[in-house]
Amino acid sequence: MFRSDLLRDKVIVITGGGTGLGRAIGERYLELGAKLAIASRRKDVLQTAAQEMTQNGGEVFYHPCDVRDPSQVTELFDAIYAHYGKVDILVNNAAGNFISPTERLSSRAVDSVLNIVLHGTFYMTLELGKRWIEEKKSGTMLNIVTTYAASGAGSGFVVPSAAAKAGVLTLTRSLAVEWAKYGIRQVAIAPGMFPTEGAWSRLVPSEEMGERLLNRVPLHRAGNKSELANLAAFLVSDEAAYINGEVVTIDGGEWLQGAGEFNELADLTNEDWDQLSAKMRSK
Ligand SMILES: CCCCCCC/C=C/C(=O)SCCNC(=O)CCNC(=O)[C@H](O)C(C)(C)COP(=O)(O)OP(=O)(O)OC[C@H]1O[C@@H](n2cnc3c(N)ncnc32)[C@H](O)[C@@H]1OP(=O)(O)O
Ligand SMILES: NC(=O)C1=CN([C@@H]2O[C@H](COP(=O)(O)OP(=O)(O)OC[C@H]3O[C@@H](n4cnc5c(N)ncnc54)[C@H](OP(=O)(O)O)[C@@H]3O)[C@@H](O)[C@H]2O)C=CC1
Repeated sequence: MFRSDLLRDKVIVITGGGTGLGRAIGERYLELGAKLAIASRRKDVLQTAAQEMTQNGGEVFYHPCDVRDPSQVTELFDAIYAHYGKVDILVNNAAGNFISPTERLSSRAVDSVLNIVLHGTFYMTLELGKRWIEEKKSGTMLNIVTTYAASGAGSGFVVPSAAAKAGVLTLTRSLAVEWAKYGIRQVAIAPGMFPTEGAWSRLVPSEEMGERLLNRVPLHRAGNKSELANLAAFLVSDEAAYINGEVVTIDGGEWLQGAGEFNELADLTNEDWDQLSAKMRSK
């Protein structure tokens, strides 16, 4: 699909790059010639991922970091600069989320999600942005948000995530304008359903719920990680150099399904339509 050197020698930092979608994006970047730095809280997860991801070659540097802590974020970039000497691209992928009626949340539960998603993304962005501006270096930042942020609708039962991801999207758009003069580009992806252990264990706790969610997708399937990874490769590449401040939704049409007043009529059979049509015409 892409030139095999699309990301050659680009140093790309991915938060949450040891699991799920972050790992899938990283694996694609490696195939396209990038050098990776992955960061998250669990060192053992990062170490195993780095080993497995480099089985066919390539370089993956890993460094534990809790993005909620600005001093750990500074240490992370110090370590990456010491290792690679530069960063070209940042993927803010780390997140926290779980379903719950909002009235059951404690303030610590709210903070746990807001601090990872909104504060963590902001700290990563700010630390690297300052470095790039000081170095007079251009670069690209990709933020992974959600369809309920991109649509502007938000979502019940994941309200801290909805509020935080909306903030991340606003960060993306605001800095796309403010930092364009420094050659810093901002883009975002809003994924729909992409089954991962991290997301499914916290958001889709039963098979029945999974079925129900899948039925909402007009394409009647979940996304493949490779589909998301290819989009993430294009958006950070020089081929997308004129895309700035945009969010690309990749969800099989799911959010539109909920938005169109009559879309649920897709459930009607031909026989249902025959009856309805006859009834309407008889009036
Ligand atoms: C379904 C199809 C897809 C639709 C789109 C979905 C869009 C978004 C998807 C995602 O973001 S998927 C990413 C999912 N991955 C993760 O969340 C990974 C990281 N998550 C975590 O580490 C935890 O889940 C965490 C709770 C977010 C943070 O962990 P931490 O160790 O910092 O916190 P804890 O000390 O465990 O808990 C803090 C606080 O929160 C309360 N809490 C935890 N879980 C729940 C829960 N399920 N319900 C209610 N409250 C919860 C916990 O009790 C603590 O509060 P206090 O008891 O101390 O008051
Ligand atoms: N899967 C899906 O269907 C969808 C996913 N998304 C988004 O995609 C992204 C990836 O999600 P997914 O792969 O499914 O889930 P995962 O749970 O696999 O990914 C979350 C990652 O974030 C890391 N992380 C969590 N907290 C912190 C922290 N405080 N500091 C650093 N790293 C942290 C975790 O690692 P560790 O625990 O080691 O810190 C983990 O690697 C997220 O932004 C999510 O919101 C959006 C829409 C749908």
